[in-house]
Amino acid sequence: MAAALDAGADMVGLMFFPKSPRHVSLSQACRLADMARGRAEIVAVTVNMDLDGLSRINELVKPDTFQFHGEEAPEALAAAKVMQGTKVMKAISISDRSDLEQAHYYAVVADRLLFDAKPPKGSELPGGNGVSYDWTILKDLDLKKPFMLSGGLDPENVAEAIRLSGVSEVDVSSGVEREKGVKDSGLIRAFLAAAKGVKVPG
Ligand SMILES: O=C(O)c1ccccc1NCC(=O)[C@H](O)[C@H](O)COP(=O)(O)O
Repeated sequence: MAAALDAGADMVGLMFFPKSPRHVSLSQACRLADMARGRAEIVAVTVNMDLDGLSRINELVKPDTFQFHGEEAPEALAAAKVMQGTKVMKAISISDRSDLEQAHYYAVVADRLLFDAKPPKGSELPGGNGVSYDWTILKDLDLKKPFMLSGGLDPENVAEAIRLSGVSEVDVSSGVEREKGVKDSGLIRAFLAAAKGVKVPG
């Protein structure tokens, strides 16, 4: 967290999915959120979580945004937005251009979308798998809402991903880890330097 904040991350994510190697307890999340508050947008990442679970995170951790990384319907995002009073972001799994169609439904209610790579067959994780897709399919996408690119990004390829997709926001997890679930400060700094160094066309 300190490395991400010091290197100028605009958003930081806290993982609330027990099967993930990045899962944090509520007390760890509170401590990390307190470090980030006022310096970066705090994003609570959830997967098909019920309203009670969201409320508990909201009361204790006070995230700015909930990221929905499961099969949540647009109506579930709308309910969370009203009941929690936070921003909502929907992750959409992408393997090819046809997967972009659902984005238009979510864009009505979501404050932001995240186009993440579809997980490999058999993966227990809907995100954080370090796999990517054809970044060029995001070029010229017009949603009237901000959107981010993720999936298999790292300090070496992020500049190319930004150039090819034309996006101005990116998200990373395993590409800044020295081993699964263990973040590396040097890789975080390198990623942010590479991402922030690119001039986005248009
Ligand atoms: O990272 C996880 O373990 C995870 C588990 C369950 C749902 C979402 C998860 N990650 C969410 C993210 O937004 C990741 O940053 C995104 O999938 C990119 O991951 P990576 O390809 O490893 O950079």
